[in-house]
Amino acid sequence: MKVIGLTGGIGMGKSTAANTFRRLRIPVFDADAAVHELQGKGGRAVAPIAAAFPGTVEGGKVDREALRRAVLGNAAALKRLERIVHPLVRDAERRFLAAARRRAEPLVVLDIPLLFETKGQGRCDLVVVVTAPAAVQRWRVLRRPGMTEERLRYILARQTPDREKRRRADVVVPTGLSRHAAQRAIRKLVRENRP
Ligand SMILES: CC(C)(COP(=O)(O)OP(=O)(O)OC[C@H]1O[C@@H](n2cnc3c(N)ncnc32)[C@H](O)[C@@H]1O)[C@@H](O)C(=O)NCCC(=O)NCCS
Ligand SMILES: Nc1ncnc2c1ncn2[C@@H]1O[C@H](COP(=O)(O)OP(=O)(O)OP(=O)(O)O)[C@@H](O)[C@H]1O
Repeated sequence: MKVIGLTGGIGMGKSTAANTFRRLRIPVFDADAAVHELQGKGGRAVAPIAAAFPGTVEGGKVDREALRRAVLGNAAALKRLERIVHPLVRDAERRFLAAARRRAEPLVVLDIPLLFETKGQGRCDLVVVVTAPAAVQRWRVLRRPGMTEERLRYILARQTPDREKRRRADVVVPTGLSRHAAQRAIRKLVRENRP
């Protein structure tokens, strides 16, 4: 089974690329969705987060807005949160890979925003980085409700820079040109890697 790692900075087009893979019937592990599940009702991260960040759990699930406020601008707090969440995401990823192997899937995708930051590239046979010019990225992200210049700056400062990601990629998929160009690049990739 071949494992493709899919990553890219905020707003670069990971989710859109992941959907293109899904349409080609490639199973995709979505690390962000895993975090949401872990922090949702009955999720395994709820109790440890309640203990580490008092006041951020409400009605049995994490209030992400409150948690964001608790870690925003506080590097030590963010580290503490990552030490709770990342091992649990890793666990969910392992289960996803095991299930895919049992089904004898030839190709799977791990959609992980922090792939390089968490040294996940070693678990992938091929790393795909989605990218767009910085101005396009800014425009896409600042359109989102609740996003501010300050939040964006803070997030970007915590992510491996785009040019470094591109340098470390096996395949770079540009998403700033057109949807069609990005989809074509992904279809080609699947053709070349699915037996
Ligand atoms: C801090 C939290 C509660 C904020 O939630 P919120 O819904 O407001 O934002 P969201 O998760 O959509 O993140 C917004 C952007 O910040 C980026 N981001 C989130 N966490 C991190 C991080 N630890 N380091 C760098 N960038 C991050 C995301 O990739 C995304 O582009 C949430 O991001 C969280 O629980 N983060 C810790 C877990 C983590 O590392 N997640 C990253 C993906 S595995
Ligand atoms: N190839 C493309 N061509 C044009 N627009 C695109 C393309 N890919 C993504 N977009 C647009 O860019 C925006 C961000 O895309 P997407 O949500 O896929 O990014 P993301 O990397 O998953 O973001 P985040 O890091 O915040 O989770 C969306 O509005 C999407 O419609």
